[in-house]
Amino acid sequence: MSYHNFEEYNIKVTDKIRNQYSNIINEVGEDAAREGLVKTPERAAKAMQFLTQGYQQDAAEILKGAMFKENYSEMVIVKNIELYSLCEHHMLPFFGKAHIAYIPNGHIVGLSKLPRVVDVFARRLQVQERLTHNILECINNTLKPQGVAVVIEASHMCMMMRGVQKQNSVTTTSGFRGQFEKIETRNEFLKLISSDLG
Ligand SMILES: Nc1nc2c(ncn2[C@@H]2O[C@H](COP(=O)(O)OP(=O)(O)OP(=O)(O)O)[C@@H](O)[C@H]2O)c(=O)[nH]1
Ligand SMILES: [Zn+2]
Repeated sequence: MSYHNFEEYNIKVTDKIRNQYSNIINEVGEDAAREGLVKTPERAAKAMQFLTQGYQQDAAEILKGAMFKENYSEMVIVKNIELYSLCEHHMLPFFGKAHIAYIPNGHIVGLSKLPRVVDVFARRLQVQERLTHNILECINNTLKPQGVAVVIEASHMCMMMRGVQKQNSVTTTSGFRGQFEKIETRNEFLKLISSDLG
């Protein structure tokens, strides 16, 4: 299931979350009944369901849906995949880019499925480290490639808007399996994702 428009939202769940948002709005000193805010709890309820829809989705099934037999065994890289997630500590966004590479082992995967896998795991309450591993393990266990690599670079709103209030820090996480555990292969990947031609 994925949410494309508001009609697809579960009415019971939306109602429950809407009531909670109404309470939050009143508790922070606003008036949830004032004109500009009347529809806000419902919008926020739907936005929250959109941002956490990954719990209803199966990333392995998405990959399995587009695996093709092919003897190509060079590195395949999809880089600069934009991602938006919610940190599980503050439920504030963290956002940035994912870079994914794999070396096929008899099967290639439809390219669009890699960003789809990123979205399935990003649309949950996450820490950047687990998000990185979720993507890595899903590709490794489903596609069973000769190797897989995932790098995520992200900025965390909980470190920008509040707390330590650092606007320019970027957190990088990475994971490597199979051939990418070898330093030359890993370095080739890291070089390609940092070049404009990669
Ligand atoms: N490792 C990791 N930490 C994260 C991530 N997102 C947020 N955090 C951190 O989670 C930590 C929670 O620490 P706490 O001390 O319990 O929370 P806090 O008092 O709000 O901390 P401050 O953010 O330092 O004000 C903070 O250091 C956040 O920066 C993430 O994806 N990975
Ligand atoms: Zn946070």
